[in-house]
Amino acid sequence: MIEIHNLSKVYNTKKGQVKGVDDVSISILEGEIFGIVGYSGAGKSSLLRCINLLERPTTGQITVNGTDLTSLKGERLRLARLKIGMIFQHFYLISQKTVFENVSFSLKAAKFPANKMKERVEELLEMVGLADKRDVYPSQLSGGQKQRVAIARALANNPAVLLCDEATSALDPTTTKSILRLLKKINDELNITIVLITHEMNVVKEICNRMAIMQDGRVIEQGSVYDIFASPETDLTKEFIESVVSFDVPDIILHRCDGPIVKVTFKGEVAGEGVISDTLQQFNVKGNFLHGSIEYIQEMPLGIFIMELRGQEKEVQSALQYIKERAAQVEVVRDGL
Ligand SMILES: Nc1ncnc2c1ncn2[C@@H]1O[C@H](COP(=O)(O)OP(=O)(O)OP(=O)(O)O)[C@@H](O)[C@H]1O
Repeated sequence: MIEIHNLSKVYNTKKGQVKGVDDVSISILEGEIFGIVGYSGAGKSSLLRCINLLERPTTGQITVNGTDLTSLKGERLRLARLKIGMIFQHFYLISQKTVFENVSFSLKAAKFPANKMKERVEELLEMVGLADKRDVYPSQLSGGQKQRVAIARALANNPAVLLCDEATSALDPTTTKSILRLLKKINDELNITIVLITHEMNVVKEICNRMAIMQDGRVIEQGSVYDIFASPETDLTKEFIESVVSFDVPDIILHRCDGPIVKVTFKGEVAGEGVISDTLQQFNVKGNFLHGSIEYIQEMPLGIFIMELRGQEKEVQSALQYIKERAAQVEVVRDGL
């Protein structure tokens, strides 16, 4: 659906060249919600703006639905861009225009038939849950409502793709959830491919199917959100995951443990608790649970438990081996003292 090939974006500044995006390649599938995560300055906005050519890539290629956007100019580029909607952190509504006029503005720009305008705007406002706000000005709306207007405007010309630039970063957690639910509904009902950039891992965990992590302009890890949460490879990815799923065991608790401490990860339908209780029954070891949770990512369970295993070394090793054969992953966090 969206193919990003060896894309780089270099900015020429007074202090010299700055590489915003450095040789990035990503394939985004039709109908998926793809998240791009990174700290400030990682290159997320530069990459997103290259997808609809708001920024022209310095090198590389962007293909959307088989059309190489980088080869287009003028009217052909403008028409291709109509099929790529975009929303922003700060909404960018026109303050002198009502909600209705903000949405119809997009349709007028695309020469939408005037006699069908009212019906189309009302349909869009219904979709985003703002049918009763059509004659209100943006200053009379909450942040979440403003973002809903921006979403209606972005969907006006039936785009195939919706780009979201930190769309929930200015919103409180409850409003964030409601906007994410709306994006998911749009994705499900209209089959629009969504690409979102964010520095908040909970946003990705909530609605994305796949994701990429960016640092210094480069993609350092990409894959399904579930697999990345289950087996992060880089320290930065681990850091992002720990911002939503923390497995820190306080030092004072660790000092009280003298057996090996293991982190056991169970994926999907494997019943983690069952494997652990079997282990404790079959071997002469005691399990001291220090931390545990089952996260649901795309409605699939991911169980992570941290526990101390106590007993004679041979028994502990056999128990560990038994768990390893049944769990997705076992990591010895600390050897026995
Ligand atoms: N128009 C520009 N001119 C010069 N340098 C730029 C420009 N836009 C971005 N950069 C630089 O490119 C790098 C990537 O910035 P970018 O805004 O894409 O990152 P980001 O991950 O989106 O961060 P943020 O969330 O803070 O916007 C940074 O070093 C930034 O200073």
